[in-house]
Order: sequence, then C-alpha cells, then structure tokens
Amino acid sequence: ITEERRASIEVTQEVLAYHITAAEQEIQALQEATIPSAESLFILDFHFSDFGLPEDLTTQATIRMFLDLNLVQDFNIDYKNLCQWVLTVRRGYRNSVPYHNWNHALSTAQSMFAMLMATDQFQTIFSRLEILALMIATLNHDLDHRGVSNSYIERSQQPLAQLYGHSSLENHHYNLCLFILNNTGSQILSGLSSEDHRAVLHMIKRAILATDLTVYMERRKEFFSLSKKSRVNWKSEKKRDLLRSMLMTASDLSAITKPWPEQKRIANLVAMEFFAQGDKEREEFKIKPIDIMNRENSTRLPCMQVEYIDDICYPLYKAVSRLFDTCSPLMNGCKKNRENWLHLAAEG
Ligand SMILES: CCCOc1ccc(S(=O)(=O)N2CCN(C)CC2)cc1-c1nc(CC)cc(=O)[nH]1
Repeated sequence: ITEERRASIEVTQEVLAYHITAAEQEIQALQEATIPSAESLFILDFHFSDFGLPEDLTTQATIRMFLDLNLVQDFNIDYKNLCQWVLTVRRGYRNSVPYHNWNHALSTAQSMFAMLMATDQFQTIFSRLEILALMIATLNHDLDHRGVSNSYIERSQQPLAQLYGHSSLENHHYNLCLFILNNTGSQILSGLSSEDHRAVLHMIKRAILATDLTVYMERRKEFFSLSKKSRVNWKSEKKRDLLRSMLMTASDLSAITKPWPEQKRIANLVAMEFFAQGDKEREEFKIKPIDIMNRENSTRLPCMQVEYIDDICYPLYKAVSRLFDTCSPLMNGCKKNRENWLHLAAEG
C-alpha cells in the first residue's frame, strides 16, 4: 500500500492510543484500592464467570492475577504503570461489540491463570518470562476487535487488510498491544533487560497470532501427536512455542467449557455478533452470508455448536488434558456442553 496510506493508518493508531489512555482519577482509584484475594474473586476456578462482576472488580481481578503469579516483583513492574496499563487495555476493547469485548479478554486471561496456577508442571516447563508473555498476550489478544472476522475485513478491503494481509485482525491486536506497552505511563516492561524485552515481545506476538483459528488448525496435528507420547521433552523452544500457542487457543475458546447457563449466555453473544456481520455482508456485499452468520439459521445454532465442539474444541481439550490432567475440567465441561447442545438440536 502507498506510504501515505500507511502513515494515515499509523496516525489512526496514535489517535486511538491517545483516546484509550486511562483517565488520571481512574488510575488513582485502582492504585489505592485494596485488591481482593484470588479466592474471594473465584479466579482460580475453571468454572469462573465474570458475569455480573462490576467493571472495577474486573480490573482488580487482573491486578490480582499479576500479583499472585509474582510477575510484579519478578519483573520490577511499577505498580502505578501496571494500573494504567490494565485500564488502558480495558479501554482498548469496544463495549459496543457483543462478544469480542473486555469481558472476553478477561475470561481468556483468567482461563490461562487457572491453568497455570493448577498445573505445577507449567511452573517448571515455562520460564517467568514465558508466563509474563502468556498473561499479557491473553489480555491483549483481541484488542479493538470490531465484531467481524478476518474474511469480512479482507473482503471489505478495510485499511487493516491493506496494512496486514492475512491474519489482519491478529496483527492489529498485536500492534495495539505494542502501542500500549510503549505508551508513557503504561510501560510495564521497562524493568526488563533489552534481551528479555526483545524475547518477551517476540513471544507475545507469536501468542497473539496463534489465536487466529486457521493458524491453530494448521499447527494442532503436531500437538496432538505430542500428546500421545508417554514423555515429552519440553526443553525444546519449538515444542514450548507450540504448547504456548495451543494454551492460547484453549484459553480463547474456554467459554465452551463453562457450566451450561454461562455457555448458553455466551453463545447468544457470539450469535449476535455473527448475525450482525451476516446482516452487514447482506447489505454491503449483496451476498447471502455463510451459514453461521445467517440469522435465518438461528434454529441450526445447536447443531452448529455440536460441530464447533467436535471439529475445533474437544480435540484440543482432550490433548491438553492428556498431557496435563489438572486441566481435565476444561475437557469435561466441553463434553458436558456437547450433550447439552445435542439435546437442544434433537428437540429441533
Ligand atoms: C453461537 C453461534 C454460532 O457459533 C458458531 C458456529 C459455527 C462455528 S464453526 O466451528 O463452524 N466455525 C468456526 C470457525 N469459523 C471460521 C467458521 C465457523 C463456530 C461457532 C462458535 N464460535 C465461537 C468462537 C468465536 C464460539 C462459539 O460458541 N461458537
């Protein structure tokens, strides 16, 4: 694309970065708040739901995760910068989008937190830097999501498609993540050596790009065969990169593992977003939207969910549980929801 096109998109990102920087008194309030314990916030539970959690407690829960993973002291993170960073990341999400909003980001980060805290092996497999990268990546992985898929963006020739080509959304999410990390007042990585700083940014980028489902589908075969081995040598960076990517997807899709009332509620938000995109495609491109985005197919939603579980979700949770049995609640929750959706599909 032309230079001025690139420049104008960069300006848009600058303007966006300015608008999402948190307000001073908000930072003050979070900084002075007494952060509740992980137990009182239920953030150690695989069945955690942030439904009904007041906004200010969602940011406090995020701080609690960083504190309990010892990331604040391990990386000398300035506490005020951490507060500003969390509030700015939260503002980076669009609350006008039904599903891909701050609640999804928090839930994704909490699923990663629950897996890391439940599984002693992760404490030995992953370095402190890798754990920092996973927590930053889960919170930032859908920043500024517009509620439409890559294919829509690429088809509508939106600036993001011209700027990034494929995985356009995930590249945008990473670029905003980088913007916020470089923003004065939210530079939580300023205490890292330049070598650690470069390494953690590389891992954050890899982790955010891994949340593109097409990337997951390409790489999962190798992970599934790893999961059938009796022992895995996680010393290899390549294997750990693959594991980090798979755990990103397991966290990203974790709504499918939640107790039925929560899964039902979330699925309706996902459907709202998909159907809204379908409506846009119908009027903008005069095309019939694909099945899952076609509002007329809402009766087919239960069997779409069964397919989604069989094709995308369950195989992943089965492989993760085979390697790390402490994560089996995710597989069991997913299996239970398959029965729930199948029951609804049968009612028809
Ligand atoms: C609930 C409304 C219908 O929801 C779906 C319908 C179909 C499929 S799909 O597996 O066929 N497939 C996925 C990859 N796309 C590129 C093509 C379509 C997935 C979902 C779904 N996705 C998410 C993740 C956002 C969460 C969720 O609960 N359900």
